[in-house]
Amino acid sequence: MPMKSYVELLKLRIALMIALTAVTGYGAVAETVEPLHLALLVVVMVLGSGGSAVFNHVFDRDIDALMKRTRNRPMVVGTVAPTEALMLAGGLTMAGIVLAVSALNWVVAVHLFLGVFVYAVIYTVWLKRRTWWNIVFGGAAGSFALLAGAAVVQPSQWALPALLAVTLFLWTPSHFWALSILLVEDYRAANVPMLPVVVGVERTAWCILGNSVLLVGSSLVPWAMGWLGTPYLIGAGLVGVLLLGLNVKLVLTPSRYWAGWNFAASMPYLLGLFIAVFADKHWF
Ligand code: HEM
Ligand SMILES: CC(C)=CCC/C(C)=C/CC/C(C)=C/COP(=O)(O)OP(=O)(O)O
Repeated sequence: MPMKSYVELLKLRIALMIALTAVTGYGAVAETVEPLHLALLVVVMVLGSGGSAVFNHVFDRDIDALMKRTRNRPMVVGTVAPTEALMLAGGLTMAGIVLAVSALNWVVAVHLFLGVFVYAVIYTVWLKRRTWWNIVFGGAAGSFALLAGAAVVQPSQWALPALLAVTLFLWTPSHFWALSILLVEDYRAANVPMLPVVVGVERTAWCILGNSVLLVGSSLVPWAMGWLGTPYLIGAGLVGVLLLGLNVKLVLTPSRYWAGWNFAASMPYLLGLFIAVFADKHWF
């Protein structure tokens, strides 16, 4: 299989963001940073995320063939045989879980497995083709990535990671619904009930804004609880205002242009939040 196909099948850019999410969970509870633990955590998360992404490619190859964005993917064009891809998915996932248990701890392995299960089974197999709630619950996969990172340090220290996991859960709809506006015709053609296919673009824009109000509100709870300080409040508040501002623009002008900006901004928002956590815990 060509290397390009591996990168595409593993959705490596997303896997690296998932790993960064786990690193943030680690940074939220670690008093001192252990580079070896961080390296192992990144490897474990890329293996698990990649394994679930490969499974997603195999399972979704029928609908991917119907969408412009995905119809040239390896599983659609036949670069890779489904059995070969499924073996890769299983091998990557098992490698991630075994490494997590042997080099880190079993709680990390459980969160990794749950993240893989939520994405590959709950989202991909069960919800994605059935309901617009698909990505609301599918987003829990990313929350488990953050909890896995925190568990590397101290599995019993779960309060702050749990709050941040809720924020990540609330981040996913704002992240993906903006993209789904751009891709609404693709999803309509593939008969995938993403929110804008079901309720239209304007109502989706309002849903993004409403969800982002909850998202930004939840991001401020760690400060309100006194578990993170002013540096975090400033960072989370700043990226929150920027995201909400873009959400309002999308409500006022529900266009592909503003949907694109909202989707593009969802990653820097999350990155900004992660930096605010690290800055508060380790740099001030
Ligand atoms: C089930 C929940 C999620 C859904 C349905 C979703 C959906 C998507 C889709 C369809 C794309 C475009 C992929 C492409 O065409 O390349 C995307 C891109 C992206 N997603 Fe999400 N996402 C979800 C959760 C997450 C999470 C939890 C993270 C990280 C914490 C994340 C990070 C990213 C990144 C970094 C990109 C851009 C990568 C690229 O351009 O290939 N996503 N997302
Ligand atoms: C702890 C752990 C390993 C968690 C895994 C988290 C994970 C891999 C989340 C992936 C989210 C994502 C990009 C979904 C898109 O699927 P899609 O089928 O809607 O996207 P597509 O149409 O581009 O294939």
